[in-house]
Amino acid sequence: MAANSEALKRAAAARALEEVESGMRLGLGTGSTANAFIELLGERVRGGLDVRCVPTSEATATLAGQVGITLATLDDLPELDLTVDGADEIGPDLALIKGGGGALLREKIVAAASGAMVVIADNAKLVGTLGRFPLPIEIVPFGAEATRRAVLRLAEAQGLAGEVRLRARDGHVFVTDGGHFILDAGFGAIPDPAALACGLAGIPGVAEHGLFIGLATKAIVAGDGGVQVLTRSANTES
Ligand SMILES: O=C(CO)[C@H](O)[C@H](O)COP(=O)(O)O
Repeated sequence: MAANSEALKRAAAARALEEVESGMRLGLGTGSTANAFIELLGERVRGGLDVRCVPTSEATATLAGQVGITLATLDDLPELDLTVDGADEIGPDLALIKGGGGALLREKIVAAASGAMVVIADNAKLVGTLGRFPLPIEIVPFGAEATRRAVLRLAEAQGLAGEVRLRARDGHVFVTDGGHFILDAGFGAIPDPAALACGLAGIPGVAEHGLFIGLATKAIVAGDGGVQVLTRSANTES
């Protein structure tokens, strides 16, 4: 099963490589599926493909450097042609939940600076309604508990319920590359992601949330039956 999942991630990553042209400025996502893309891209770069890439995390920067990809900062390249990234869930109209790997803030900044965002995933990530995966919310450490309670109040006001937990790893609070904490909000089904996104954006202390709405332009999803390419309907605002 796990081996199959790896093969599916690689199949989606390989199809995404077809979107890349020489001379492009690329955003590189974070996570195991993005890593599959980075490794394949590295092979092409070593073969002569000319791209300049902005990583969305320190982990991605390390891997990209190891496979020979030329890196730049978003300040060097403030406008990108294409970002390729994974997701934790892909819902209707390519609304996403991201941040399982804790890189959502940089991922969203990079995606928003890109002309296109291609999401790559295996088909286990496709959902009819977002929310099975706990929603990551990146928060400023100062006043973390007050921010957590504000998130709970917002959820209640929107008819959502569930635990909102401070993410920990190995007995320590998880700290993002930007020095923030992550709340994982297990609300279950999120019927109105746009309303929740809007509410979260209004809470002081929330640095960013993992709802990516109107950012992904295409999803490349691999399943046992092959690779499907989904595009966002034209009426979804970016
Ligand atoms: O949002 C992310 C990191 O912040 C990842 O894209 C997401 O967690 C998917 O990871 P994976 O490809 O390992 O399943």
